[in-house]
Amino acid sequence: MSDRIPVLLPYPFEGPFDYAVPLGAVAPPPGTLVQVPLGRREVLGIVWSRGQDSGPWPAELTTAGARPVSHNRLRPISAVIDAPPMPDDLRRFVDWLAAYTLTPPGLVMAMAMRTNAITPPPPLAGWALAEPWPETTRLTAQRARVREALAAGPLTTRGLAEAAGVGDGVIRGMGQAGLLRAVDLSTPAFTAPDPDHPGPVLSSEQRAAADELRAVRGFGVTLLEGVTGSGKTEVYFEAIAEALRQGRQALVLLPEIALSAQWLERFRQRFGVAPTVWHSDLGSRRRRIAWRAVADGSARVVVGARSALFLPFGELGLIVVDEEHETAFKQEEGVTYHARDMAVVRARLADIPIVLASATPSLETRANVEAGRYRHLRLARRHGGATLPEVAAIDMRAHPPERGAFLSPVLVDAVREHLGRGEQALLFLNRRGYAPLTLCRTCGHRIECPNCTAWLVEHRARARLACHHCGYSAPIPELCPSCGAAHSLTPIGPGVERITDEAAALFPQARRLVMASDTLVGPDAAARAAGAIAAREVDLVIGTQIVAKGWHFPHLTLVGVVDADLGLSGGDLRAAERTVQLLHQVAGRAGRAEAPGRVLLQSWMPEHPATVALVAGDLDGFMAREAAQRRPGHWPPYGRLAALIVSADAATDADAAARRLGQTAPKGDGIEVLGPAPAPLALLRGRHRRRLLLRTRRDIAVQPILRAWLAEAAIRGAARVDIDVDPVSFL
Ligand SMILES: Nc1ncnc2c1ncn2[C@@H]1O[C@H](COP(=O)(O)OP(=O)(O)OP(=O)(O)O)[C@@H](O)[C@H]1O
Ligand SMILES: [Zn+2]
Repeated sequence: MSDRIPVLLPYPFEGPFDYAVPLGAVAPPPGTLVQVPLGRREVLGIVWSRGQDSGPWPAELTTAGARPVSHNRLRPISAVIDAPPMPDDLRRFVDWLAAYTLTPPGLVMAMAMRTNAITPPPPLAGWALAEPWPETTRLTAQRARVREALAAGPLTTRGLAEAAGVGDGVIRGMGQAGLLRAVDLSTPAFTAPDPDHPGPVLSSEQRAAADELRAVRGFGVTLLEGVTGSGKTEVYFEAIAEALRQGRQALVLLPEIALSAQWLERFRQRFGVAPTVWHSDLGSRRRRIAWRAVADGSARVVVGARSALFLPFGELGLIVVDEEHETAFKQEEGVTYHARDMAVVRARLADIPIVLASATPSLETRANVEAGRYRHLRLARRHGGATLPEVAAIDMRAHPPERGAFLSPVLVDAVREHLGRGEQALLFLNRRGYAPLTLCRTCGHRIECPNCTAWLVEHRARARLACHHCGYSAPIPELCPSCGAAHSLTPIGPGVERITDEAAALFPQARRLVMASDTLVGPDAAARAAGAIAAREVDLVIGTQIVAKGWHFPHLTLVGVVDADLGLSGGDLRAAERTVQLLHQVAGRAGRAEAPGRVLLQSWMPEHPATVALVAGDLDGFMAREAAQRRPGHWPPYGRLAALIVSADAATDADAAARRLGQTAPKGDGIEVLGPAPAPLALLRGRHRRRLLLRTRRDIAVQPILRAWLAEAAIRGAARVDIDVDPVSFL
């Protein structure tokens, strides 16, 4: 009967459930939000469809549906909800992602449904920047902060006062001066970005790349590779402008939206208004407004974190993934998916172009270029005649730091020299806190997390030891917890906090700023820090990986990498690749304007190929060697990989389940199972973890194999198996 319709519910069922259309009613079309009975409850769901295009994947991977229910037991749909329907290509994307990641489709759909967006928000008074913004106006520091705070979109008076750190009077004053306009925040106040707003004039190299990007019609992936500071953003802005002229929407994915203040400002300069921002920390009101504006088409350009992939675009015409190599695009919790890869899928399902931008493209993307699947555009020069920084290694064996210190005299001299010239310097160490390990000098005890296989990290400013995996923290003990010795606990190794102390002693005159995710909490703090550096209110920046993120600081000329070896060891497949990418990105912060930049890498093993490649600026050569290492063993991207993480409260349960998976492991030509073995984090948040890896040849899909395997192993009870297709982290 045709009035039996599938409804997908936001729960971990295998597929949609069937419901009946009430007598005399018209069957709601696929995508409609409906309310249906489930057991004794009423729940919301979305009318789904069956037998959809499964892309290159076997049909059994699609959500074929739940067990059939005989027609006389079908329960009717309770109500049709008046809300924007879920577009067809988004529903197909949900199915595709669910099948690829082996996730129940309802859980993927839940990310797209956003039930909190269903009812329109009540009216609310707020402020937005005047448009057009009078560029000539000179602002007081307070007013400048207000402007910055509004760069991402309108705020209430209270929200604005908090974000900018000003009193209400400053805001009212700006309103009276015509710098701010009053808006109703309950209705989407999105002004369409103007593709023909006068933006920067592109160089001929940039222009050529932009022209090629603009010419792409229909599905097509382009890698936009450009050296750091080459103006990749300005180039893909032209592709966005083209999409806008075609009457389409555009989506830009950034790895960390909280660190994108400069990006937002540049968007505003190019298009005259701010884009619509989307990320998981948006307040519920902003989230609701943004979601509805995307659905009704008033939001034309969305910039967001990976979850923006699930927004209900009706007219999506372009996707850009900036810093495509970033591992932050991989969601590790809940539904595990790689937003870059899934963005390509979404673009294919919508038949639109997608741009992947990076100065350090991933091996995955490079392999796709080589295989002819992706186009490749290159920007070889920095914008405005700036040159690439000169990179050198400091051999720490020859130039060791003083006892108890971590900065080599060579680096110290360089910092002094650059600061002396009135330029800025950056000390980079990708480690938060004061010291990564606390050791007892009497008994050798190392203080570990009670819940994880990990050392506790000392955070001296907070006087605590903390676990960076589970969040456990405790005061720094007076006595060794193992032998009871007093004055025996010693911090081993540096974190940024310790480097900051060392720098304070060495360069007491320098105005210092620490940039780490736990010292700069939230987008406003990061934006203020970036503003302070750009305004030369800071001489020396000490930071973790957040300083590597696309910042443009024209007066920064020296980058000192405190530990270039960090990250190179360890069994991770991509350890070397990731380290080279990160350090190259950090190095790329130096010398982006007139004054030339210099990068010094402190290393105890400067002969390591990663360090050699960084010094030589030979990323291509390094990646070619990585490729040569991975190809023979069918490691990604030359083969497929899935991780199975078995976890249980009791080690014996985890072992039993892991053994069972080992016994039932699939066999066959081009199929290999590694493990079971204890996961590197054998204990995480109190759960014992074991790991197996399934590796197949590239032409063999892992999903059907995994399904059959899990069905046969039938792990139940105390142990849980989490599947991670295309794992990025090997912890
Ligand atoms: N044609 C142009 N006219 C004016 N300014 C430009 C132009 N192209 C680039 N810029 C400026 O140069 C700086 C570097 O550009 P951008 O940040 O896009 O480089 P990038 O390639 O993304 O670098 P990275 O990979 O290091 O993030 C920015 O401040 C940008 O506004
Ligand atoms: Zn822990």
